[in-house]
Amino acid sequence: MSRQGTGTLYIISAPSGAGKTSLVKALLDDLPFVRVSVSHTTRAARPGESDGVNYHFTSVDDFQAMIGRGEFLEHAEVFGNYYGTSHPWVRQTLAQGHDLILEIDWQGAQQVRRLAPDACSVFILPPSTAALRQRLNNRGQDNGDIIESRMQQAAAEMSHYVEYDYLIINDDFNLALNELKSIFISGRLKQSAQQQRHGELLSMLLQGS
Ligand SMILES: Nc1ncnc2c1ncn2[C@@H]1O[C@H](COP(=O)(O)OP(=O)(O)OP(=O)(O)O)[C@@H](O)[C@H]1O
Ligand SMILES: Nc1nc2c(ncn2[C@@H]2O[C@H](COP(=O)(O)O)[C@@H](O)[C@H]2O)c(=O)[nH]1
Repeated sequence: MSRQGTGTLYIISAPSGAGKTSLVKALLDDLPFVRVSVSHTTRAARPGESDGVNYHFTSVDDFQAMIGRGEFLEHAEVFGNYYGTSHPWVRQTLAQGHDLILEIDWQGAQQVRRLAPDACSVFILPPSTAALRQRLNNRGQDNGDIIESRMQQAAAEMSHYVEYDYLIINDDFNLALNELKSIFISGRLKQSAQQQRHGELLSMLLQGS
């Protein structure tokens, strides 16, 4: 499932505010072979967010209908709202040969791993809980109650870091970005090398026939 065509599926999780969206955005600017999935969510759009760009903003009824039709690769309730990843879109993007990032929580990550055990997963940690709180405050997009509830759930999210293939501490942004980039570049190189070997094997077999 994660290697249809030539694309590899990546899962990136982090407590809210650790910086995963900012890191992914910067990564996409630098690595043209990578795409990010736009999730469906029932949460209200924040100021500056647009439908189809940040999320597909969806009513609870429509979200439940999509679950009923089996349209999600994974879905979960996070901070009192539903979030989910479109299965057809993931399938199509991987089949086109793009590497694909799912920015999802630990519950979604567990569901994806069951379906796609060779997906590569990365967990992003903040340097401290104080820094996490500061980032949520500085982002200036959620009210005090929402920030408090996200801080309360940060420890539960972070307790799942051991389930991931890689761990990055996002203290210095550029350092964290370079670490993330090297995971994707290594993955791409490994994939090309494997394909080349398969190609070489195939020509050997064909020459022998
Ligand atoms: N290394 C860093 N140092 C300081 N601030 C950072 C760093 N990385 C990201 N930030 C800032 O922290 C805030 C939260 O980042 P971001 O929105 O990317 O987090 P997130 O993990 O995607 O959160 P959510 O899960 O809620 O979407 C943003 O204002 C971002 O600019
Ligand atoms: N299981 C899923 N979790 C998702 C998905 N999209 C986002 N998320 C998680 O939600 C939180 C909160 O996001 P926010 O935009 O409201 O700040 C985020 O930290 C992600 O972990 C998804 O499709 N599936």
